Amino acid sequence: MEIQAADLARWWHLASFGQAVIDEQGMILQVNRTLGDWLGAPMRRLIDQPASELFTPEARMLYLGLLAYRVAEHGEAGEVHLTLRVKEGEPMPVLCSARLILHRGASLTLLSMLTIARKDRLERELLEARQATQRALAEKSAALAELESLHDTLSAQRAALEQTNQRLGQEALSDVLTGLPNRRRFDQALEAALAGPSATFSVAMLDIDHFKPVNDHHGHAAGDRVLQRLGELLSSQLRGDDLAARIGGEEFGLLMPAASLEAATCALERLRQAVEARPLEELAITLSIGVTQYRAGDTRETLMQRADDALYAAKRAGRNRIVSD
Ligand SMILES: Nc1nc2c(ncn2[C@@H]2O[C@H](COP(=O)(O)OP(=O)(O)OP(=O)(O)O)[C@@H](O)[C@H]2O)c(=O)[nH]1
Repeated sequence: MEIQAADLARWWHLASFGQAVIDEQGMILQVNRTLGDWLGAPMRRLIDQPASELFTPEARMLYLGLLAYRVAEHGEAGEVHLTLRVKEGEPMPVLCSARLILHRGASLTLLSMLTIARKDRLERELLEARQATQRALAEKSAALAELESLHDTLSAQRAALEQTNQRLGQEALSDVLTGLPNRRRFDQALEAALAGPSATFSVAMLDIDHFKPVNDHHGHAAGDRVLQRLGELLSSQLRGDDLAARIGGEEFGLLMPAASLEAATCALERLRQAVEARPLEELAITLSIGVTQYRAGDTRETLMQRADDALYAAKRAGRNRIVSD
């Protein structure tokens, strides 16, 4: 098949490239229809216009500074990303190549443009996706930081709560005035001793003699201080595993693990003598003490009852003494 020059001239307009021929002054000599269609302008309106006017102001700099410059220097330039100005439409991104053509003594430039709207859109979408990912990552780390700070606050609150619980627990088992274990703690310790493996332990009840006159003559506050001093004395005089508790009023209970009745009586006698020998708050104080040892079948009640009975026997017998049962 023979192809005529006229055919080629027609096909120049049908090319999927936008094409323009530019003279040495940078003015458009000819454009193909494809380019005219893209720009929404009749071909004749484009002719004799500066080629740089085809592009958006930003792309114009690139066209003149890079593409036109390279063509002038090297005779050709390839794949420069430019943007066409479209009449009443969105600017159109194109990939532009150009080459110098010598024509009848003149140096013309053949400009070919390939639309890259799809590539451009994909790149924009990719950029947007990347920015969205970065935003999501930033939000995630902010959320994580917030979570960590919440976790810290929660841990601190939990620790404070545990401390409060511990304090409350201790307070619930302590006597406020003397700081000694209270009746409830004493009962718990007694139950534990009864449930424990050792069949040898002793329990004592201890009461200040004639305490009422102390209060009556020296005041309730002085009475309180005597109780506090006695509490300190009990703590310092007794063995490490002995438990001294304030049972109520001026009455104290002692649990002496692993102590036979004889050993317990001996220790209590030393305590009685120590109290008798050392005035508390400059007041001479004596103690009456009832002591008993665990017997098979004992319960907390039977043990306490025997110790109590022994205490009252000591009172009846003239006070300032120990009665053992
Ligand atoms: N200051 C003070 N006094 C208390 C406290 N608890 C009880 N008492 C006092 O202890 C005294 C106990 O008196 P009584 O039960 O008559 O016994 P007592 O005077 O010690 O006489 P005997 O026990 O028979 O030797 C009362 O005056 C109570 O008010 C307290 O926490 N502080």
